[in-house]
This record gives sequence, C-alpha cells and structure tokens, in this order.
Amino acid sequence: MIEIHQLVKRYGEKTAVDGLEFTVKPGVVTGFLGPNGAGKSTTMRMILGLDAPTSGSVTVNGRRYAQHAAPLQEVGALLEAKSIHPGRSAFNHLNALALTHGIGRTRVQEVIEMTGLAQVARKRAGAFSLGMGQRLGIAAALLGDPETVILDEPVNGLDPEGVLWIRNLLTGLAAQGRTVFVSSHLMSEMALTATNLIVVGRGRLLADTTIEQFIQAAGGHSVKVTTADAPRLRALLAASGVEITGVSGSEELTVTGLTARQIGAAAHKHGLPIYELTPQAVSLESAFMAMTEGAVEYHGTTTHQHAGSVAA
Ligand SMILES: Nc1ncnc2c1ncn2[C@@H]1O[C@H](COP(=O)(O)OP(=O)(O)OP(=O)(O)O)[C@@H](O)[C@H]1O
Repeated sequence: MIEIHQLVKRYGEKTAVDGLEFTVKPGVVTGFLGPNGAGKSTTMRMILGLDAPTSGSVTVNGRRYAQHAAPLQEVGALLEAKSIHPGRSAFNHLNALALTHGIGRTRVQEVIEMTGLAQVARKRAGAFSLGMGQRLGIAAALLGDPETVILDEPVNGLDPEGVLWIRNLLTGLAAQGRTVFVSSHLMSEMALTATNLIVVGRGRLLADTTIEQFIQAAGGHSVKVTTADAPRLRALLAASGVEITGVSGSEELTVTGLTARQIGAAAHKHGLPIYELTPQAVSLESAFMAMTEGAVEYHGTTTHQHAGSVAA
C-alpha cells in the first residue's frame, strides 16, 4: 500500500508535484498516467526516498521509505535511470545487491529464472539489449520479494514479446496480493494491464478512478452489428440501458449496453442472420488526451493534432 498526502515538490520556481493525494491499493495493478513533465517520476522518487518532499507525506506499507529496516524487502523499484556497472554480469550485479540485504544466492537464481535471464546471466550487463536491461532492472526490483513494486515506464522501448511479458508479470504480481504501481504515458497500454488509474497533469491529480469507469466515461464499449433486418434487430434488442444507433435503411447498427455475445445469442434465437458482429474499442488515448489537454507542458508546433482525431 502506498499512501500519499498533500505531496508537494518544488525545484526553485518550478512546482513538479502540486498537492497530490491518493492511495495505491494492494492486489491490483494501478497505472500512473500523465503527459511528459506531469510529475510522475518525481512522485516515484519521493515514494522511494530518493527525493525529499517540500511538504506533505508519502508512506509505503505504513512507513516512510527511510524508516524501513530492509527497504528492498518492502518495495522494489525500476526507475528509468539505470545504474548498472557495464562491466559486471547480471548475476554479479544481483548478487551484490542481494548481499546488502542478506538475501541468499537461491533467490538471486530465482529472479534470474523468473525474468528469463538464465542464458545471459554471466554476460556483461554493458552488452545487454534494452529489453534485457529492463529485465535485469525488474529482477533487481523483485530480489527482496517485496510487497510493493514500482515501475517507471517499464515497457518503454520493448518489443511486442517484452511488452506482453511485462503485462503478464504485473498482473501476476498483483494476483499474489502485491501493490503494483506502474507509470506510463500510454493509456491504451495501461488499459490492458491496470485495474486502477491515477492520472496527473502539471503535478496535480486529474483522476483517481478505475479503467472500467474511465472507459464508461469515454463512451463505453459498443458493438458494430450488420444484419439482414436492422429494424427487427433493433426491436429485439430494445431494453433499458441499451442504446442503438444506425442510419435508416442501412444494415449496420451500433449497440452499447450489450456484449457481442448477447447480441449474437438474441439474433440466433430469433433466426435473424448476422453478417458482422464487431466489438468497438473506445479511443482511450483520445479520452486521455482530452483529460490532460490543459496540462501538457510542451505542445508540438508542427504535428499538433486535435485530441479527437487520434485513434487508440
Ligand atoms: N531535479 C529537477 N530540477 C528541476 N526541475 C525538475 C527536476 N526534476 C524534475 N523537474 C521538473 O519537474 C516536472 C516534472 O517532471 P517529472 O520527470 O517528474 O515528470 P514525468 O511525469 O515523469 O515526465 P516524463 O513522462 O517526461 O518522464 C518537469 O517540468 C521537470 O522538468
């Protein structure tokens, strides 16, 4: 559990974090979203005691980071800036970290296996690809078997296999009851992994919500249906909470409030042919951009698109 109260961080004139107040709960993945410069990394550094708050407080598992006797066993973190000696092997890097906390070699070997580094564990970390470096950073974060895991942009620069691996790892850690807090500036990626969402912009809290609520607020799930008899299907599906739109005379309808499965089953029951049944993804990226629009620090001058025109 991470608890943040009235957290403020100023660097001279610049207010990087401006009165944040939220709790990150165990057992689910919580996405930490915001445009560049929103204050995500600064907040994460304060959670980890790497930066001191100007005012306010932040605790992990009930205590400030510095008050934990063995912090690696409370909170494991992957921050963007890596500090791995390039000449050292992955095994030696992890072993050195383990020694500072009285963690045995068996656990070092375990995290190496868990992160898929077994083949390269004895190679120089300096020669690692970006993906391998991320895996090594995550292995270090998991070394102490921590209750809370914090990852800053873990999928940055990873190939699709690496992205999928991180997704499964995060949901697996949350399923074990851990607190998992992950920053990103991609809403569509977070929607596939996170259950809860904290959105910040210019250091302020913009939303403390769930992915599901965010999707509903963005227009909800809808299903595109093409059928031989659109008026008849409309009549079959009509119910409270169901919204159906479509152009008169067209075979195509858009339905919200029912799943593709429910629509298919209803049509089948009445012998109505269906030619297409496609769940439509709402443009989460557009909804996210609309939410953070006023909070973006640097707008591009030549490539600025209206938020509504960007697909997720
Ligand atoms: N050490 C520092 N000194 C001065 N300003 C800083 C410092 N660290 C961060 N900032 C400023 O604080 C603001 C928040 O930065 P931060 O890196 O926390 O944002 P972020 O949400 O992590 O952004 P990104 O997605 O680009 O990583 C930015 O305007 C940044 O320039």
